[in-house]
Amino acid sequence: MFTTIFFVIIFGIIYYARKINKIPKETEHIPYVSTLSVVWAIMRGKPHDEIQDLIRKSSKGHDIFVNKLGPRTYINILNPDYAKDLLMQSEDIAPKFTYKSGNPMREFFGNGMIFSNGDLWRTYRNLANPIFNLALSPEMVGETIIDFFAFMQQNLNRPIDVFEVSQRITIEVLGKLAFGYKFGCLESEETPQIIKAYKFVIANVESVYRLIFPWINKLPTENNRKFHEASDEFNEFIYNIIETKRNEIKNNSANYTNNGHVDLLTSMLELSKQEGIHIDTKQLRDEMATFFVGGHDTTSLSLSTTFYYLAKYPEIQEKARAEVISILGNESVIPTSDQLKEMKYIYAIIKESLRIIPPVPMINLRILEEPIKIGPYIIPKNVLCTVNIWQIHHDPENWKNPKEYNPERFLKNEKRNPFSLIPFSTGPRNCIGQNFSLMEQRVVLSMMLLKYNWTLPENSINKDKLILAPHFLLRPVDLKLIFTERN
Ligand code: HEM
Repeated sequence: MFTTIFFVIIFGIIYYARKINKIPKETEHIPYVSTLSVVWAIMRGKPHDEIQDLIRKSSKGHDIFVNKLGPRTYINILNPDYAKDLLMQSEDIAPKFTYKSGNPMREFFGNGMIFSNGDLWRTYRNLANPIFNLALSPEMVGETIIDFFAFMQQNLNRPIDVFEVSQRITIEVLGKLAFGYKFGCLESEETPQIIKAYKFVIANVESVYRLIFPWINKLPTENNRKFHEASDEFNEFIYNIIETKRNEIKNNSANYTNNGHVDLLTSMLELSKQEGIHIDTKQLRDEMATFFVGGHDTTSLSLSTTFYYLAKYPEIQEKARAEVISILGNESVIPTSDQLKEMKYIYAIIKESLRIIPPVPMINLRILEEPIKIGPYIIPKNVLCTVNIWQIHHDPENWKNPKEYNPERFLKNEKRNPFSLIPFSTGPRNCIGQNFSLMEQRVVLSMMLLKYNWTLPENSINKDKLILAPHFLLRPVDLKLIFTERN
């Protein structure tokens, strides 16, 4: 009896494993690649570049392949033309995949713009667009950097965590842009309580284990209790800001803090009022939570990448500083939009940082509503597709010595595929904050170059290469730099 039950269970498991691992007939014409070794490397916490090297090795030269994870079939795109074929599709044909309720991503971002689809997405993207279409003023970012200089007085001449301080800058800038709010990250060393709560929440939301096994979130553990408390605190903070803004609009006292421009939240509320669009408070919370993450965590990584490479290669730092001095002079000033446009080498540095370490290395999953053609392949309906931006940015066909940090490649008229550099994605679901982030990075970098020199400490664990933790959004591991004031 026992033996029979044992064999029935074993056969059941084998039958189920074969069934879920079977490649659907409609995708049999696309090369199949097993990514089990990649999943295993992610679960063991291997650095992100090693995971990407493993993806390249496992793909055996295929720039599009199918893989299976559980019952789902995935199409992975590693080639710029195929990326274009997917990303330029209309939003209705290749919408974003929606995570099930209970998944930490779904719980945190809700129906915010990054995961919503259809009319909901269109309505809120249109409401947010005007702020991002304005000529965004460098003044607002520059004022934050002046506050940052004061903060740095206590942090000079010793190793400091450059990602942590970059986050302080980008959180303050985002606060002004999104809500007209000052978090106080640059007022003292102590991290404001709301930012501590946010960091705890996001670390759990993007945990690989929680994404793969969402039931972990339901266990009655101490960590989960703290996670729910911190989420409530974060949500309450956002709801309070929404309430304040609604009242300001009702009383005609909207706070025009952003250099005469209104903040994103006020603008969305005012525009919806003018156009008679009902804005649901929960939906607004989801949008603001999305902007909070999208608006600062990505830019702080990109800034950290730039600080790192300029410390590693002092000759690039010197050349960049010389360009800034030739445009702004030697005194610490906030650059104007026209002066930013003149900074060609600074722009090349920022593009090279976004190429070598794209802060969003993989596009969020799309689920096809109808079959589409990607390169020579017909991809059937209901299949999940993703684009690997990192692989496209490291493709030797478009990038000579892709692992080498070389801003000069953007100053030569090298011919390359126009879709070979897509840190902000492309097509209808591209990054709404792209121009804002590029402006912000140019202001921060030019002002920092005028004020400081910076170097890598002798014993840095990042001496040879920048180590990145394998999260949903990339993060440097223990990246410390020493800043000294220029005379
Ligand atoms: C270096 C900085 C940034 C990078 C590399 C970046 C990258 C991206 C990428 C790749 C996407 C597409 C994601 C996907 O389809 O899966 C995206 C979307 C988005 N980003 Fe950014 N982003 C940056 C800065 C910002 C900023 C500053 C904001 C807002 C202030 C922002 C807000 C958003 C939003 C709301 C979306 C969703 C757009 C939609 O689906 O319509 N991002 N970003």
